[in-house]
Amino acid sequence: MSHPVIELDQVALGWRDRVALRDVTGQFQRGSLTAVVGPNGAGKSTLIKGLMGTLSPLRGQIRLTDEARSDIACLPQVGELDRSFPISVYDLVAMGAWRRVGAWRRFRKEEHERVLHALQTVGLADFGARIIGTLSGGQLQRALFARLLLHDARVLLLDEPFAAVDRATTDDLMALMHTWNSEGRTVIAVLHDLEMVRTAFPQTLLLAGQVVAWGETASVLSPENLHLARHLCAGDYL
Ligand SMILES: Nc1ncnc2c1ncn2[C@@H]1O[C@H](COP(=O)(O)OP(=O)(O)OP(=O)(O)O)[C@@H](O)[C@H]1O
Repeated sequence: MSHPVIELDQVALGWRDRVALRDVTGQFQRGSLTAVVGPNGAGKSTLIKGLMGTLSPLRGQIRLTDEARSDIACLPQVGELDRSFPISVYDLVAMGAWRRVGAWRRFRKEEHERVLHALQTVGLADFGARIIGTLSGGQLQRALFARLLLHDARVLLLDEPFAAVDRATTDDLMALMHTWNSEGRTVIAVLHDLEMVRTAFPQTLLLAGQVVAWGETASVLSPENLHLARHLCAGDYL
């Protein structure tokens, strides 16, 4: 049975009059684990921004169920963060609790314990007082995962969660992502490592300025589809 949490109907996304992604139609099912892949400039981050609602469609419609609309969280690309902002790792992670705590209410003991637990889960138990600008790329990525743990959202969007992260950290964070999925959460992750996608992601959406293929990973990542995606992104596909 089909239980879509997000539906796209002929969606075009872009900036001003420039279309980055066009004619996207399809559904993300509740509890699914989907990789979004494609060459550089294919529109993967653009799609994530559209799903988060930070970018409005130029055309078409993105429909989220009430559950998804009120309970969605995103792990942004590390490059989009201002690492010079003088905030501690503890505070970065605690920001994940914002929805429950609100801006001005006191941070209760129970939320404090959640932050400590999240830091421990991602292997940063001793890093709470560190300023984020002093973290390595992999440590910062772990801190962002800890913030997602605090969010406790039903729909999770992750934009290149393993960029510049070593094997051990990737394995730890991948395990966390699988735990979220086994809890029935919907996980959508932008990835570049196709071997990882083949082994760990049942569903894949292959983009190249448009949808090349969307469905079971094994059939989506066929040599023909990958060739077509490269071809579309190499030319002027707009
Ligand atoms: N803020 C912006 N303003 C104008 N154009 C943008 C903006 N952000 C992205 N683009 C353009 O939209 C297109 C898609 O970019 P996007 O970042 O979604 O690609 P991507 O698939 O995530 O690529 P990568 O693998 O390199 O991260 C590109 O041509 C890019 O130059």
